[in-house]
Amino acid sequence: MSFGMGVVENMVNTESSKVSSLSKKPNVVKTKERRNCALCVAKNGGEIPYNYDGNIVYPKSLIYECGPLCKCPPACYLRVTQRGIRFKLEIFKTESRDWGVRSLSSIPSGSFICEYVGELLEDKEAERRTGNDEYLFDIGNKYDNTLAEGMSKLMPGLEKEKEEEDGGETTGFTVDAAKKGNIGRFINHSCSPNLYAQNVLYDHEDKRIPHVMLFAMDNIPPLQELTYHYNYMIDQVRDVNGNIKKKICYCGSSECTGRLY
Ligand SMILES: C[S@@+](CC[C@H](N)C(=O)[O-])C[C@H]1O[C@@H](n2cnc3c(N)ncnc32)[C@H](O)[C@@H]1O
Repeated sequence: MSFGMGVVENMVNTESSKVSSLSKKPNVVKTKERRNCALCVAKNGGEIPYNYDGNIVYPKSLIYECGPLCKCPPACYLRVTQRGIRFKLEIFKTESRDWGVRSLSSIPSGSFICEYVGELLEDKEAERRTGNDEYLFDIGNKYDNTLAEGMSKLMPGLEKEKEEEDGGETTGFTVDAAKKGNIGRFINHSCSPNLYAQNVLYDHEDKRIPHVMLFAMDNIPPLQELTYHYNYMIDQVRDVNGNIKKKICYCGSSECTGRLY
């Protein structure tokens, strides 16, 4: 399903015309509303990446949602992840991976699950936390390539987007959920995951520090563990002494590669 510019115009117009027919006077702000939403749609390549149920239909390297400067209502189709968690999620004890997360109800494919929340660190600081790296999530530009490649593997048919030049920008960022976080910190890795991580911007414009939003990539039945692919590179994770660290993967998938890193 495709959403063009016209759909957004209609969507905002529908809201505006209701108000307009009640107030019976021109509304300058409404024109601005339309323009703002159209700008947000343009930033997404002219499409709304979500359907009317708020499920993602166009995974992208980066999704722009409407933000605080847009005058559209909270129900705008370009405000999904910022509305927060919709499903009743449960933290449960797994057999071999300590705590994990599952949903009490079924989840339709493309649904937003939760954000990976934590302390925002520059990579240099994250590297200093080498001995305590269980909850680190590498984000931003450096992550985009891996994300896009991962998504195209997981979602055949997804067009790889043209990467934007970032003018040699090298600062990378990491989210550390070790001390501060939400339920996202308990979601385990699987080699056959049912979630994937999507970069989203809505409350600022800095592409180096997008929100990391987890979405369902399948219809997920109730009580099935929620997992995403951590995308570690094998033999690239090192301890404080520079030695290669190895961690066995216990995801239990028939496609398991045997190691997390
Ligand atoms: C972000 S935490 C996930 C939640 C964690 N299970 C807990 O109880 O807090 C990541 C850590 O969970 C464990 N883990 C996650 N997925 C795993 C897997 N497939 N196999 C083995 N350990 C896993 C590893 O220790 C990993 O460093």
